[in-house]
Parts: sequence; C-alpha cells; structure tokens
Amino acid sequence: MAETSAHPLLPIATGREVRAVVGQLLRLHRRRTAAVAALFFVASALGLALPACLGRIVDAVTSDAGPLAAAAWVAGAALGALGAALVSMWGARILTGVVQDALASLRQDVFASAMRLPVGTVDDGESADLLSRVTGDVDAVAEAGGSVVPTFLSATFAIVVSVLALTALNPWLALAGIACAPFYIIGSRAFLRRSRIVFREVRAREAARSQAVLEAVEGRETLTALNEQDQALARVQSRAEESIRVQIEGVRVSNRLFRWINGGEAVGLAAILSTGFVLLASDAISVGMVTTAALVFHRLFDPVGQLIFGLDDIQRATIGLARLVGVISLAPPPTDSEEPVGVPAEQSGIELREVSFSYPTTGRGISAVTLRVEPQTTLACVGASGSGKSTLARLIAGHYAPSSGSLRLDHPRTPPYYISQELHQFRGGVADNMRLAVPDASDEQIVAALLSVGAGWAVPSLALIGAQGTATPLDEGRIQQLAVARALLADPAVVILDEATADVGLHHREAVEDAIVALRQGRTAVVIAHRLHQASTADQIAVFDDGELIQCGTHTELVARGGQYQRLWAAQLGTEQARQSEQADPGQHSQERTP
Ligand SMILES: Nc1ncnc2c1ncn2[C@@H]1O[C@H](COP(=O)(O)OP(=O)(O)OP(=O)(O)O)[C@@H](O)[C@H]1O
Repeated sequence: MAETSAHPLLPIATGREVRAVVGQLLRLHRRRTAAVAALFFVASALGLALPACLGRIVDAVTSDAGPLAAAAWVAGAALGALGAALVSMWGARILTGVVQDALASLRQDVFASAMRLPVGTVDDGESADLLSRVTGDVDAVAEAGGSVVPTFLSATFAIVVSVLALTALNPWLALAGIACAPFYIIGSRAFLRRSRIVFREVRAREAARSQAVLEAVEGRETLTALNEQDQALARVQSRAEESIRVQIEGVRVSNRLFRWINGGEAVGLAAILSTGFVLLASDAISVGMVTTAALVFHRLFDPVGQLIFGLDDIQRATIGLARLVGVISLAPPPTDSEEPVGVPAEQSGIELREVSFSYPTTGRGISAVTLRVEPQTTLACVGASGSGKSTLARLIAGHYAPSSGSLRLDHPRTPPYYISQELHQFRGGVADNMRLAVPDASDEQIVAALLSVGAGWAVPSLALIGAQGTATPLDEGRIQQLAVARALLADPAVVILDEATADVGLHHREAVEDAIVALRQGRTAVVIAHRLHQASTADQIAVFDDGELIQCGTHTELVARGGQYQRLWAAQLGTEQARQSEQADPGQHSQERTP
C-alpha cells in the first residue's frame, strides 16, 4: 500500500508530548499505580504455584511418594490458583479505577481544548476531523484503557515472573525457552512497522470518509440545487472504498503476526522439551522439573499472545492518544499568567487597520477595513445582508484571524463576549443556563440580571427548574433574553452583539433591545443592528456594502451627509410611518390598497 495518507487536518502530537501527558495523568494517581504494580507482581508469582505443584505431583507419582504427598501438592496448586485469581482481581479493580479516572481527565482536557479552539480552526471541513477525534479516538483510547491496559500489564508481569522462575529452575531451560524470542521479535517488529502506518491510515481514511458523508448531508440542499448529488455520492463511495482497502491491509498485517507467534511457540516448547530430555538423561533435573518448565513456558502462550495482539489495540489507542493530545496542544489550558483578567473598562478599545478577511470556501468577506472603537463607546454596523457585518464581528471576537491588516484589542488578554443570533438553550434549567457564564453567581445576581432584561418570567421558575433538574423548552425570544442576561452577569468590558434581536419576536423585542442598551452602558460594544433605530443611538455607525466600509460617523453626521445611510434611514422611516398610519386607520389603508 502506498504511504500516501489523507492530510491530517488538525495536528497529531509527537511521542514525547503523548508521554508527557500520560506521565502527568499517572502522577496524579501515583499511590494507586504503585499498588497495582505490587498486586500484579504477587498475582503472577502465585500463578506459578500451579505448574510448580503439577511438577511436584509428577515427581511424587514417579518416585512412589504416595497419594498423600500428591494430594498435598494438588491442594497447594488449588490454593495458589485461587490466591493468584483473587490478588489479580484486586489489582485489576484498582487499575480500572485509575484508568477510568485518567480517561475522565483526558476526555475533559480534550473537550475543554476543543471548546477553546477558535471557530475558524474547526470550521470549513475540519469539524469532521475534530468530531472523529472526540468520538472515535476517545472510544479507541477508552476501549484500550478499559480492557487492553489491564491485560497488557498483567501479561507483562506474568512474562517477567515466568522467565525468572524458569531461570531459577534451570538456566539451560530458560535459555532454551528463549528460542522463541527471535520469532516474537521479528514478527512484532514487522507488525509494528507496518501497522503503525496502516492503522494511522485507517483512522485518517475513516475521518476522510466521515467528512465526505458530513459534507454531503449538511450540503444536501446546495448539492440538490446544483444537481451535484451524483458527484457527492461518488466522493463518499470512493472514500469508503479507500477506507475498506486500508482496513483489509490491516487484517493482513495482523495475520502475518499470528504466523510468527505460533511458530515461536512451537519452536520454544520443542527446545525446552529437548533440553529437558538431555538434562534428564544426565540426571541434572527430575521429570517433574521438566514438566514444570514446560508448563511455565506453556503458561506464557496466553500472556505473550495477549501482549503482542494487544499491541494492535495499544497502537491504535496510541495513535488515538496522539490525535487527542494534538487537540489539547492546539489549545492548551491557559497558564496563570494567561488567565483572562478583568479588563479595566477604560482600556477596552478596539482598533482595525486595513483589515481584510475572506472565507476560503467562497472568497467573500471584508476588505481593508480601518476603524477604531474608543473604550466604553458603541459601534453599530449596518448594511445589506452579506455586506460583511457579521464577518467583522467574528474577527473582533477572535473566531477568525484577519487575512491581512492588523486588529488590536487594547487589552488582548480577555476575549470579547460574543452574542450571536444563533439561539441555543443549554441543558438544565434557567439557573444552569445563566451559570454557564459565571459558575459561582449567586441566585440574587442571577435574578438581578434576569430582571434587567425583562425576563421576570424566569424568576419564579428559577428555583422550580433547579429543584426538579429538568428544563422546559423556551421560545426563541426567551432564549435570547437569557443570552443577554448571561452577558450582563458575566460583566465583560467588550461585548459583541451580532444581530442579537434578529430572531426575537415582537413580543420580546423591546425588552431585549432595552436590555442591550443596559448591557452597552460603561462597556465597549460592537452591535450588528438590523434595525436602524438600534444603530441610531450608537456613538459611531459603520456602514458596510459588499465587504467594504463605505461610511462611518454618528447618526446625525451620516443623515446630514447623505449617501447610503441616509437612504437606508429614509427608507426605514418611510416603512415605519406607513406601518404607524396603517395601525392608526387600518380600514382606510385596506381600502386604499383595494383596486
Ligand atoms: N462561513 C462562511 N463561509 C463562506 N462565506 C461566508 C461565510 N459567512 C459569510 N460568508 C460570505 O461573506 C460575505 C459577508 O457575509 P457576512 O455574514 O459577514 O454578511 P452580513 O452583512 O453579516 O450578512 P447578514 O446580515 O445576512 O448576516 C457574504 O458574501 C457571505 O456570503
């Protein structure tokens, strides 16, 4: 198979980075990890009782020691096996706890990092890669952590203890057993060499396939409109075929390994039995000892098999881990010195110089925008749909980086608080939704914020929903009220409102608009206004047209100056006057319209 791999969209961590993260996770559970090692060692040692006692039974039978002696060894074997099982269960139990705790921390770190990623990083195609990491890779690591790691660890201890036991029995027997080693080494090296590439490829192809499916499903309307369904299907099919092809290659690689392992077992056992035969002939050891040696070696088949076959899962988990740590390293947790800090309101200005940005998919966006928003003032952006207002808002919010030009926040360590028109009610009750912004907000603070946005309806339900732990679905206007109330609670120095009232019904509009006015007080605000009345009270109005900033000034200046804003304002006034007079005398208007 060619070593071409689908281009990884998000970074993959290096071995060193992965080791650092795993080491850090294990250090958190140092004591329990040491207890697991000790218990697995004891369990492996007790596991030797069975072959040792069986050897003694053979000796007892061949030397006519009598049934009592044989019975004593049988009891010893049973006790040893029981003890080994109990101790290894104990160790496995502690290990499961350690692994699950470590996995929980890892999962949390990955999700936290994914949430910190700038929208632009995971937008436009990379979302499928991120999705496959936080689902498939988390699953692969969790699966390995839950089953393979305990098996792998107990197998490693069993092998070490068995090799020590064989050496103690007779060094020649241990040496004979080593005859299997070249098979294992050659087989697993060949396996690791190929499987590292193959399994990485499998994951990458799977991600590429999911991405094609996701694109086809999400863009189905556009694809139908452009009559491109067949091409999209062909793309999904070719990526699925690629994925199947590399998976078959993976099975082939595993089968080759099975052949080496079986060969090694046969050669090792034959070597031990032949050496035992020679040693027995020279009276160096007893039949029972050879039996014990053969049984100890045979006992290794399972652990060695588990260890080598487990390499497959361990490797897959390692690749998954590298991809997860890649996400963590892309947006590491902020250090103390980077921790967002309260921005003094007087240092919260925003400056853009010749800022241009275009979306890779459409090439549209904004070009050469220069403006400054002074601290504690409001900039309102107006313009037709698609003129670039939201793009400007997302750039200031840090969702995307400008393609050229410079965008500077006077106080860059605290990202602006962004409220979009996308409405979302999070799980839980009103209080949970509010505490997303400020986890330790008191009930009084929440109530005050709710009342300031006219969301008095939420106050009685605050305790009720919290107590029942259930959420009542809210209408869009109410969800948006909560979003503005949440911003008030967060008390940011810079706030961006991207058409925050666009989807709020008439019933709530005034309350939300009043709340937005309250939110703007004493803060630096960028408001994308779809109603010019909202914009007219701003300190500065930026008029956009086709991605360009064509006018900038106060409402009075822009109306006096003439041009686009004046036209938009006149048009809006005209519409409103018409509406008002229709409301005042509906009969007359309906008559006027009647031909
Ligand atoms: N995610 C995106 N990917 C590609 N192109 C985009 C994306 N978002 C916006 N555009 C394009 O960029 C240009 C500016 O869009 P933008 O959303 O900033 O305009 P807007 O003035 O906010 O419009 P609206 O009021 O409809 O939201 C438009 O031509 C739009 O089609």
